[in-house]
Amino acid sequence: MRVLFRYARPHRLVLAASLLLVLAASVAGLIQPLVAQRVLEALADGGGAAGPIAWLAVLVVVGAGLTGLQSWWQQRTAERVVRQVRRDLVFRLVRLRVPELDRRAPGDLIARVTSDSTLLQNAATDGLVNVANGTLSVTGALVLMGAVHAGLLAVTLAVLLSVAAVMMLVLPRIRLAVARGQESVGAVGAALDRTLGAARTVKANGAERRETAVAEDAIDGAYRAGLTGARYAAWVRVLSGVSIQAAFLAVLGVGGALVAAGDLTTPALIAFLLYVFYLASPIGSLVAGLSTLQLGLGAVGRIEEVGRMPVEEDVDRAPERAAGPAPAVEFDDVWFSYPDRAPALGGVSFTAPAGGQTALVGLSGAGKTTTFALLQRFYEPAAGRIRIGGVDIATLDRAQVRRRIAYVEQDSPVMAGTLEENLRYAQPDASAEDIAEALRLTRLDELVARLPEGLRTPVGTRGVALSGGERQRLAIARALLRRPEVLLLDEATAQLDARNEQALREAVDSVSRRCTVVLIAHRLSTVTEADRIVVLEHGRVRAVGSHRELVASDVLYRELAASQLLVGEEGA
Ligand SMILES: Nc1ncnc2c1ncn2[C@@H]1O[C@H](COP(=O)(O)OP(=O)(O)OP(=O)(O)O)[C@@H](O)[C@H]1O
Repeated sequence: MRVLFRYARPHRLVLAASLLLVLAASVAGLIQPLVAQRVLEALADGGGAAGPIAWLAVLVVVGAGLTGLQSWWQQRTAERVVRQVRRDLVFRLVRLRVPELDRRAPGDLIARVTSDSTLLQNAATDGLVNVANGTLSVTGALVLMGAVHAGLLAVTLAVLLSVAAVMMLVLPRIRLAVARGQESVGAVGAALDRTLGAARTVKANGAERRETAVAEDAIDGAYRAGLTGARYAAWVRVLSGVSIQAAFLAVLGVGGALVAAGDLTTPALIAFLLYVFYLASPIGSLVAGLSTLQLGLGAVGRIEEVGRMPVEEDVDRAPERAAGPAPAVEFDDVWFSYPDRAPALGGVSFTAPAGGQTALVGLSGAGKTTTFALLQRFYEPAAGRIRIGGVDIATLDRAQVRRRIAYVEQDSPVMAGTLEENLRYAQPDASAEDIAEALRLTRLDELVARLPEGLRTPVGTRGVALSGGERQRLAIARALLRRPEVLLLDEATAQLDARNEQALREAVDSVSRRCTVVLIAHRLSTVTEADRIVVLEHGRVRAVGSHRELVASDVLYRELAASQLLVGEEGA
């Protein structure tokens, strides 16, 4: 409820005005029985009823007009609430910490923005207004009924309260069912994201049926939870209908007896019975409001959970200053483990001198990519220090660290959009000359010249309209446009043919005159010329040196080089 109020608070004036309108409409409704009583009394006295009937008409029209205005205000507020909820969610989701993103299914996170927020929207507006309106209108009607006849009021209250007690048992079950349903909707999103994200793998493995079954399980879960919720909602409706009918019969019985005994006039009984029927609407609104609140409360948990997920917050501390010339990158006894895993890095120390190329090599799983991830503060080391240009990156905020680095990932992701949009992603204000130079350096200029739409050519979802090599070169061109201090290339040349690899090596050579290049390569042919090669094994630095030195001194490196036919078995 606290969360609902938080989202409703900025709109409290409009919601209060909306409530006033509802109440005004209700008052118009409340007065109707009194006027009707006048009409009946006037007719019984044989007098003219034109005046009261005209009043009745005015009340009906005014009531309807106010209801329309109120509905518009309330819907508009509901839209604003959901917009705010979605904005808050998106703001946090794009800033989630990498370890959090590692363990969450994107589809489930998306469902919270698209689906859960809708339930909250109605609860924070319709739900609150309906409950407030229902409560006030019911109270108003009960007061007026008390004025007509206190004894009949007691009869009505006895009936209503016993039904309400049963209803209070049913309502929370709606919330539980909705929460379960929303979790299943999230699971549908997660399943679809997994399937569509690897659509070609699914088709190539003929796994459509299995993938469909996973999504269907989640869909069935949502269906079952939906049915449970609907069953309880139906019970609530039945109870609310029964409460009015039961109150009517009780009042008719007791009231009839009172009339027969001469303790009550017939017009008073009719007025009271009209109030009982009038109660149907505010009780309906109260019950609908309570149900909507339960729906919203079922979703609130999932929305609040996003609020508790850790996001990347920037520290506002003065960065440490470098004392004199320093290496471009320095790892100083760095330890790091992924959750529930053995250490991926166990005391890694190495430096990459400013300018020039440093290569990280080692068997698969040695910790090379992890080193890059720590350097960009995707994860925080458990111990040790990492410095860029002599400055401890823990004292810089993440944006500052990342501004100094350009990163070409192992699978060089390309985003949906045009070639130009992908290039400008790194540097939105890059000049046409800069773009042309980056294309030339990565030999993409030939491709662009061949394409009828040139740089405006769409690359398709995740760059499917490009070849693997083209995707990599595009990612490298993008990295070059950032004009970074340090360029990180992860397996950047793995998918290039010999001619393009040579071109790229030349590009990297010319880049390394502008900035420090740190690269990971399995193909040692790409790093034989590197100024410094760091050999990693099981999360530790095993050896450091030039290609020549390492071939002479390190068995693992020699084996790697031999397996790639760079040297003979005996290191010749
Ligand atoms: N997000 C993650 N969560 C848990 N464990 C991880 C994660 N990423 C990597 N690892 C594990 O950490 C270890 C180091 O992985 P890393 O990706 O750094 O190796 P690598 O040297 O880059 O390997 P490759 O050359 O195959 O890319 C591996 O054992 C890997 O299974």
